[in-house]
Amino acid sequence: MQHFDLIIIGTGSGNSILDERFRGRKVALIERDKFGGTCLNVGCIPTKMLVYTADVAATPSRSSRLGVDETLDNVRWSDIRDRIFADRIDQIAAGGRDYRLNHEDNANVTVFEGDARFTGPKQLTVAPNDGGTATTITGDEIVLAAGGRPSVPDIEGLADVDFHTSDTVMRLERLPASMTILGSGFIAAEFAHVFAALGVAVTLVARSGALLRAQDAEVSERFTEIARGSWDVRLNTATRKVEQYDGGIRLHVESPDGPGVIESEVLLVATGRTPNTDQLDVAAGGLETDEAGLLKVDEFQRAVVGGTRGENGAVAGGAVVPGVWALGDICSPYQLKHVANHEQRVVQHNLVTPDALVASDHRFVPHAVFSSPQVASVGLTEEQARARGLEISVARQDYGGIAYGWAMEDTTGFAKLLADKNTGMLVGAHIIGPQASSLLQPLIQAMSFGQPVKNLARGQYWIHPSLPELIENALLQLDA
Ligand SMILES: Cc1cc2nc3c(=O)[nH]c(=O)nc-3n(C[C@H](O)[C@H](O)[C@H](O)COP(=O)(O)OP(=O)(O)OC[C@H]3O[C@@H](n4cnc5c(N)ncnc54)[C@H](O)[C@@H]3O)c2cc1C
Ligand SMILES: NC(=O)c1ccc[n+]([C@@H]2O[C@H](COP(=O)([O-])OP(=O)(O)OC[C@H]3O[C@@H](n4cnc5c(N)ncnc54)[C@H](O)[C@@H]3O)[C@@H](O)[C@H]2O)c1
Repeated sequence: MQHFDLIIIGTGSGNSILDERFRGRKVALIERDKFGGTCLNVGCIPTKMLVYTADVAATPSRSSRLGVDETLDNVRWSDIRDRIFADRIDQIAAGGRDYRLNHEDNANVTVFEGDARFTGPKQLTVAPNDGGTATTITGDEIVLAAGGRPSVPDIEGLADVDFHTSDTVMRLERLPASMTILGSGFIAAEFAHVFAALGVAVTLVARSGALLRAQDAEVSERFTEIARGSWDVRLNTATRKVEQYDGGIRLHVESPDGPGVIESEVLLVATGRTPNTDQLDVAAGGLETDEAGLLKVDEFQRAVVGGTRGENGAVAGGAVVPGVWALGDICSPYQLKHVANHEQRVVQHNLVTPDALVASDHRFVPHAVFSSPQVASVGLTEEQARARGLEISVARQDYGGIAYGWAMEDTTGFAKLLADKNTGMLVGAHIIGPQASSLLQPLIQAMSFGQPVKNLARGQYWIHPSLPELIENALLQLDA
């Protein structure tokens, strides 16, 4: 049995822990798939490369309102796919692997390419990808950075058909004529835009009456309205049975209109993600998960047993499991790359500086949905702020009310800001429309650094006539 000072499971954000400060330690790095994890290989980066391409492909459909008539002549799917994967992503993943396996910087690092699972406290068995003999290893410290995977709902017949998830749909051999997307969250919204813009007839099947339901209600409502004008959106629709037929996949659904059938060439299942704690058998390692399967960690990213999850995402009141740490999707309810990276830096610091632990900062975690339109958000929704009994001022500024919005002829986008009247501080910001993710950043900054609304609005210049005037005008409406 080999013993290590440090074992890291997963090469997503976990791979960034190892720098020169770890050169004196004997390290095991375990990965069962491609180096770089979800974000690089099947997540943020390839999807956003596709979204940008889709934005360009969608331009002709929007240009005539400006008096410019354009046409989309052709979409070369295999060129798009290969530009993203063969020319970029796969090379970065291979480079990352080669660096850890062969570079002198990593002489202290043993890479295990295989599937790890706990066989005891601080003890793991790794079944190698090449089918060879499993190795058992132990470590003084273990970092779980093993992420999650697409969850597949228990629907009759689904397991027997050739459905896709976000792991596979970006590498399709050819563009299908039609695609059904099951789900109405982040992944469904982004891929509906991507494939519809590239010419695929997209049907989106949502269980509830709105898309992006976790957003502020006004944003979700506006997004749903716009989506219904762009894609075939089936709301309040339950999927009862799935089957393969000659032309593709058939869904038997039930909606307020009664039972029905949806047929398409390709089915994409986008119904959330499951943390990989079960596959790692964390219980055998003496570790505990919550009801969602997330590993329990405290604010310092230390594994704990017992305790309860607080509003900041960390578990309070648990007993620390010494030497076991976790970061990212395996323990984080946020499931976002910038959160995984933040937690990675916290774990890295705490491994190097055990006498001066730092806590993760989950106060103002933003997110963006890169669909059409974009949605970006930080802090509380109006519903959450009111439920907390906060005395809030609410501002709503349309893109159509600022000069750059006139230039864009935007008629649907808006920014909605919420401020606490008692503190003068922003408590939430929600934007739906072009460049929402970029427009949100100064508001994240203001909230993170405690800058009051009044100071933010009038303590600086706002470039005229730029898109950020959307934010300036919204701030000026706030009574806080
Ligand atoms: C389609 C899609 C789009 C996304 N877009 C965005 C976005 O735009 N912005 C954003 O912030 N977030 C986005 N995310 C979320 C983001 O990708 C994740 O939050 C982030 O990648 C999590 O990083 P991680 O290091 O925790 O886990 P991962 O990156 O998943 O890394 C875990 C690694 O552990 C390995 N592993 C797992 N189990 C084992 C085992 N038993 N043995 C050995 N190895 C194992 C896996 O192979 C994997 O390489 C997206 C996700 C998806 C699916
Ligand atoms: N831009 C980004 O930051 C980005 C992009 C993609 C994914 N992600 C991350 O990945 C995570 C997973 O994305 P996602 O879209 O799969 O999850 P999600 O939680 O955003 O949405 C899941 C959707 O599936 C639906 N659903 C669940 N079970 C169902 C069932 N049995 N039948 C029909 N519908 C069902 C839910 O109602 C919901 O609409 C997100 O939570 C997000 O954190 C982030």
